[in-house]
Amino acid sequence: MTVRVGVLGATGAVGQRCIQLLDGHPEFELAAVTASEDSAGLPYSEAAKWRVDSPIPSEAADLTVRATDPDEMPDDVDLVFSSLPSGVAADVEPDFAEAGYVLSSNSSNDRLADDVPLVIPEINPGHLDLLEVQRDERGWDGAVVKNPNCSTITMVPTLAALDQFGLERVQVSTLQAVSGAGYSGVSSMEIIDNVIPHIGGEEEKMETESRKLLGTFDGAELAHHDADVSASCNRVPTIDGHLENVWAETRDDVTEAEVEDAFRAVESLDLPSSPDPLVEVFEDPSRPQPRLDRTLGGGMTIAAGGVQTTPAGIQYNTLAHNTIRGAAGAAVLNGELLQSEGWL
Ligand SMILES: NC(=O)C1=CN([C@@H]2O[C@H](COP(=O)(O)OP(=O)(O)OC[C@H]3O[C@@H](n4cnc5c(N)ncnc54)[C@H](OP(=O)(O)O)[C@@H]3O)[C@@H](O)[C@H]2O)C=CC1
Ligand SMILES: N[C@@H](CC(=O)OP(=O)(O)O)C(=O)O
Repeated sequence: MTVRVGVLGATGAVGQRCIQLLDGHPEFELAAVTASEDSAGLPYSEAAKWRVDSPIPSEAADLTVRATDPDEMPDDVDLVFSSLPSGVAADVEPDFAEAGYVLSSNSSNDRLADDVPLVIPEINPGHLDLLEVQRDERGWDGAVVKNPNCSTITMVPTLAALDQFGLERVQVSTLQAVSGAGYSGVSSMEIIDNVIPHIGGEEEKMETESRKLLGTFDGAELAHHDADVSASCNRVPTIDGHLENVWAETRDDVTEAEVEDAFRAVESLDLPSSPDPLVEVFEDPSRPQPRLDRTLGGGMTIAAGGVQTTPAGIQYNTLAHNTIRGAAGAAVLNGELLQSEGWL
């Protein structure tokens, strides 16, 4: 069955990635694109300043951009991807859900809400059942599912693998690509020949979202994981791909080989966008690197390497493509999970 989909914020950096990933998708057919009032009424090819590294898909180019309003959405759209600025999303996503649309959203608003599933399909697919609580509490026919922040999603699959040894404490330092700030987010004069040791709100997102993702849902309430997570976030002059240095302390003693085996054992899913393997483990301690490894698995693979045991815990490096696995690809994969679990 083909699912007709819409993209909110389709002209933006993440929206364009979403349009790229939907081109030729085996289950989803693009039916509608929206943006701000400035873009509404224009052909998508004119409204979107196309900056993705493949030609603009013809199925999108000729669509007329709609205003971001549920009344403007075709009735036969089954699934809506949202990549709006979070302030805008906070206003309009509930309107879409109330109007009966199921949303897979990138935006950071409501990621920590008690009745909003925050999902990485290979890690916590069961949290999707929180939608029953959401529909009961909000009276929606539609629904809202979130994918996590791009830096959070880069480290959580490996932390989930370590949890079998009793995950107690995590410290992480990030090296985040400029695309994470959006096309005009960081000026060239700020970032060339430089590193900026602060990204507003990012550290708190990594610390809180990771504990929700690793938490346990009992069918009624979601208990967040009790590990201490502490993050330090840095912007570096790479284009795409967030690299992270992680130190994790576990209850049990573990060897480097056990850690690598645990990473390799994280299972992918039988969904079109889930890569196999999910976690690619490098023996070469100089990998993964953003330029060399960010497109593994179509940008959906989590790469890890440099595993060593230290007095501060297990140390390793992890990398993911921030606008694919960290944003648009994560939303598309959540859409595939919603479809396979019968929520559409
Ligand atoms: N960049 C990244 O790596 C990641 C981004 N995200 C999140 O995804 C979301 C989008 O980010 P990004 O693509 O970088 O942002 P952009 O600024 O590039 O794009 C924003 C999109 O929203 C539209 N828009 C802006 N204001 C309004 C409005 N008032 N009403 C309707 N539509 C509006 C824009 O339309 P128009 O073109 O007409 O202005 C555009 O389509 C954000 O919430 C961000 O935090 C999540 C993870 C990673
Ligand atoms: N803050 C991230 C990108 C982002 O937009 O994150 P979020 O989805 O949590 O707003 C970065 O700078 O790389």
